[in-house]
Amino acid sequence: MAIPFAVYATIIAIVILLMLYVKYSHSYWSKRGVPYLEPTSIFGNMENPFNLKVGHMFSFKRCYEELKKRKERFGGIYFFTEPIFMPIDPDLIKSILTKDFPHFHGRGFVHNEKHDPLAAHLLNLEGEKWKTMRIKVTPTFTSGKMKYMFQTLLDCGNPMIDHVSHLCEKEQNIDIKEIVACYTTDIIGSCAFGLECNSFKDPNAEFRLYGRKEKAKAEGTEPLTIEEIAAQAFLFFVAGFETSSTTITFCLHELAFNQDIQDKLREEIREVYQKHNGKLTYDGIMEMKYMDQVVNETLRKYPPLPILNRVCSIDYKIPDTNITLPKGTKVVISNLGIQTDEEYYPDPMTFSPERFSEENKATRPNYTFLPFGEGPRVCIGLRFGMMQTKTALAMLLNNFKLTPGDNENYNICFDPKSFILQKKGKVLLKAEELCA
Ligand code: HEM
Repeated sequence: MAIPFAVYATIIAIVILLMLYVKYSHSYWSKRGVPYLEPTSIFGNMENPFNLKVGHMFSFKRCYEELKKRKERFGGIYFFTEPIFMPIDPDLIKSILTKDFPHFHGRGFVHNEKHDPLAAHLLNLEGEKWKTMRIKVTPTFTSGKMKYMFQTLLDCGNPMIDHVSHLCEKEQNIDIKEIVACYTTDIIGSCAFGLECNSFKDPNAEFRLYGRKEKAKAEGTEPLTIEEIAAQAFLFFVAGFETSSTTITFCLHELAFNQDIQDKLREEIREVYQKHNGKLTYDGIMEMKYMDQVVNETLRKYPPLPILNRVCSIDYKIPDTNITLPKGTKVVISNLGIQTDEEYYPDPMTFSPERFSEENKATRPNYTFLPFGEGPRVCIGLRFGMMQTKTALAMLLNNFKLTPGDNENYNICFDPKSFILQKKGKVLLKAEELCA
């Protein structure tokens, strides 16, 4: 049967309207006199979402590099048809994240509290609601509470050591990514939900299965309601589990390929164990200076959240310009771009913890190391994330020498679909048990 002319005409009209809409949307920055990157397709400056090769996080990094090459302080880009403002200059980044925070207190993540009460968590909330919740949740992460939770970290670390020890006997490649995910799942389960999850004894434990499923999708004194508690605990599970587990995994990957750094770190760990009567303590972890450098270098090269998001909530005049960003403008800061910028980190793909010695840190401008964000919305779990990462590394390296697994490549192929930076597939290492 012949297709009527009217159907053809409608299809052609829709395509033309769509093209006009894209063209109109992509003229946003030029109309405002903002330096911008020419969109390369209907997907703006992003990759074709139906054929992702490196992922959007690397598209943002590329935009950062392009604007930097042009010596711009900032620039406009397009996420599909949506205009995005990208600051490049660290002073402007500081203004957005900290100095002029009242203009940028939200992230612009759309959520519907009524239909999805679990979405009413810190990451999504804005304005007064966010401020109130932040004040209520902050006391969870004091150093006193941190010390109290430290025993849980050890309790969850011991089954991990037993498990790796068992695999060592069989001399097989071990999937460190899965092992570390079990460790962080058990910690979040214990600390946020008061549950003993047993991911090592039972790899199909409900909590671990839930973690895998998550991965697949991607007023002051008033007490918290049960819905609010549930939403924050849910966020801690999502934000705290994947970010820390990916950090530990990348760090072990680098240490397996950099035996000199691994040995130096083990030496420090063992000295501190000895000083504290052969035990791993909270104070001992805090004393490990080289450990701090190694973890920071990991977070530099592999920031688990490779971009920071903000939305402009009050019109904002960009300092030292006549340009005003209207309310509603989305802002993306590419911390992956900044942290691999040659100007701040020469030879950026080399893993070198020396970059984080006190002397070297002092040579860099502020706001060029942002793995936890900055300003009033900085990661609330920063200390907890660092603590669980360092505890796992200290326990593993005190007991095992780690080397790359069979056919494991140094250069990592990242999962292009994940908004958290992580390796596609397994991370295989070999472990050899060491004498105490
Ligand atoms: C290595 C581990 C971690 C990394 C790299 C990390 C990174 C980040 C980053 C980049 C942000 C956004 C900051 C910004 O927009 O300026 C953030 C926010 C947040 N993180 Fe983390 N995070 C880690 C661990 C954790 C843990 C363990 C928890 C909780 C148990 C946690 C809870 C949160 C929460 C609640 C927010 C939202 C804060 C707010 O909007 O007020 N994070 N994190």
